[in-house]
Amino acid sequence: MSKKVKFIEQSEHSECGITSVTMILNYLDLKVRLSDVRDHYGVPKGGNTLFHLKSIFHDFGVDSIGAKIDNPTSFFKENNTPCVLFWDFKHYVVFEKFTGRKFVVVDPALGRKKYSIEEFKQHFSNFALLLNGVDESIEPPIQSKKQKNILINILMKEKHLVFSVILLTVLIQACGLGIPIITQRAVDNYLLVAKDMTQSSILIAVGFVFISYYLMQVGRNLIITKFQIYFDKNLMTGFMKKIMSLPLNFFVNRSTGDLIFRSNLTTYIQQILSSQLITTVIDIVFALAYFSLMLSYSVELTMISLAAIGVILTSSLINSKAFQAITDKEISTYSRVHRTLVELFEGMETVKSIGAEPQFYENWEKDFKSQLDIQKKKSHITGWIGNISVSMQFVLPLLITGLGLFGVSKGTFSIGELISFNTIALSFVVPIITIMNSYTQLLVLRSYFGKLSEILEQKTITDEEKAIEFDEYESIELENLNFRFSKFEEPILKNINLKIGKKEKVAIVGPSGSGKSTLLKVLSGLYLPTSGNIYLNNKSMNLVTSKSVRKMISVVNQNPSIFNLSLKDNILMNSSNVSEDLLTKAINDARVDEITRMLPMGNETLISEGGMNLSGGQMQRIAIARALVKQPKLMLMDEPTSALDNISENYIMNRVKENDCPCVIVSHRLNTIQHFDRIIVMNQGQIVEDGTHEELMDNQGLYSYIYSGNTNVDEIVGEQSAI
Ligand SMILES: Nc1ncnc2c1ncn2[C@@H]1O[C@H](COP(=O)(O)OP(=O)(O)OP(=O)(O)O)[C@@H](O)[C@H]1O
Repeated sequence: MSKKVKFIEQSEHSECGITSVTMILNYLDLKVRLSDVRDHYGVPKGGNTLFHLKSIFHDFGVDSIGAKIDNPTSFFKENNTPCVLFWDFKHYVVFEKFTGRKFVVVDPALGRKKYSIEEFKQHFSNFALLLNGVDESIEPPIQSKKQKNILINILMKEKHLVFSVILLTVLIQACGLGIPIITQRAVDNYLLVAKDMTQSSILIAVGFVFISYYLMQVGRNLIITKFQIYFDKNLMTGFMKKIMSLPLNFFVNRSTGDLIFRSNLTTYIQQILSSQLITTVIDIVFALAYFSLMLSYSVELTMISLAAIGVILTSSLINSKAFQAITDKEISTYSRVHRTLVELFEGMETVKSIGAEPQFYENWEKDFKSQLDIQKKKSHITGWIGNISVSMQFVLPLLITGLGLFGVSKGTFSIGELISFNTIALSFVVPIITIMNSYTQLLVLRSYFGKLSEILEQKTITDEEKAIEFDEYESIELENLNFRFSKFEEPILKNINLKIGKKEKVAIVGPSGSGKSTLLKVLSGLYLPTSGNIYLNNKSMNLVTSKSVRKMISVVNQNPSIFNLSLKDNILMNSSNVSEDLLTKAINDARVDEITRMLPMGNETLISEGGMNLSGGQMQRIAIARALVKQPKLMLMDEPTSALDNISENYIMNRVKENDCPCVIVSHRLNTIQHFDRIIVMNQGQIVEDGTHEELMDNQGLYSYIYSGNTNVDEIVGEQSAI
């Protein structure tokens, strides 16, 4: 059987290229994880070109060549080995093989798919990246560490729970083992039983067995529930802690739907684990015990039973494999449906205003249909394959009794032994089926866990690894700083050198897309620089605890989020011990008092989720009040007043200017920042001017050009280089 390309699902919209490359690298036994490739190379906003993919291959010592293929049928007949294909003029997939009638393609978005020659030709965009060979002497740029077994870690922390479940299950199973033996003894010695025991003593004995068995089952269920809650808490809290400690870079290109979907997987994992995994271990032991017992009764009948069990095993194995393949597909479709829904709900206003409902409906319907198809396929698999074992189990007693009667007539064994053998054989089948089911579930678990551990294993730097805390602000400095999202893209910030001292009021201006917001995010520590240094009070920012950074720096984002809390709580977020006077001052300085007066319950009024019951300008004012109330040592504001009227804007900006706190404001409204101590002009990721309004006007550079109302920035860009 030829080696298969293992499917890896892309997590972000534009990473089909690096996902395809990762699949091929793993196929070539250059084991590497997608998350590591993403961290190393980044994902450019428009995705990767074939040239990018070729250079990743090159780094790993894989020689590849781009080729135009006009006749795929004859080409792939000759070159039937995996390669990367350009697909639908916008996507990358992995070609696995050509069977002569079908093309097998592993699509990072959809999984393994077979296409007829016609279908393949419709999708294939005639360009491919073919592999020429691997130079094994080249050291791979990334060494993916072996996945830590997070599951085992969690299980080991609560050993006694796991042990109790195992013990009780063993006892319960032992009862199951004892009953057939007692039955056999009773049937074969029924005359003695009738003589020695009364009916009421039998009833008492049975009652005793009933109560013990019942209590053990209840105990086991209670412990399993405790274990489930413990496990869920551990996995989920681990997940949430990780999410909270991840840098902003992690979230920028990820879909909310996908993240929500992944967080929900913890529940499925917990269910599978607690219901299946522990009992599987015990089932294996008991299957062996039952098997030896069967052999001790009759080798012949055991062999007959084994033939039947062989059928059950084979069908279960096929069932498991088919199930796992379908589960991988199911996960990716569920996550896509989720993504579409979250995008729709989050962007409902835009969707409605541009009338994009049909497009969203169509996307949702497409994914939903494939979700239904998968469910249908799943029940077909269970129906056709899964029921073989059920039916075999059904006829097994008939088979054993029918053939066993010959043994009884020959005197090889007694009726009691036959009855007892029947019970044991049936008991033997139960753990065998559970083991097979668990195997299916474990394969599913692997798929689920893969999705989750991608997040759980992200590298984060916690405050424990940092030592410095500051109470006062001296300066913040960027030194030779570069920032980019992907190795294949031009840096978004290029060689930035900037120092902002005490009490300085600095404005950042420049054309759209010049990197102003990114610069602010780097200054605030939200984005980690690709290279270069950031110093806070002359100490590397890497050494300052994030708690201290957040306490010292207040940030007002371009699109601030308002949460489903009261107006007051929205302002006080993460600020403790705020006096009423301070709160009132922040509310007045940011002109939130005007909003308060309009609300039925004033500051205590509950704001709807996402600030739906507020205007854009009102949300900005709340965000400014939120920043002011913290009494920061440095304020970073990204177009904080873009949605405000001129009167409110002037009022708020004057309050900010009067405030002793140094601040950096990104603004497009040049008239409001004229009186700032410094104006920094950015263009194409570089600082091109730095000075006061008057100096910059005299300079006759980009600032004076924009200030004078010119719109064609390109005219002046060529003439001005970075400072
Ligand atoms: N998540 C991202 N992935 C890749 N590129 C990005 C991402 N976010 C922003 N960029 C790119 O970074 C560049 C700088 O963006 P930034 O938001 O910093 O510009 P800006 O000067 O603040 O623009 P504006 O004035 O329009 O707000 C832009 O070219 C933008 O396309």
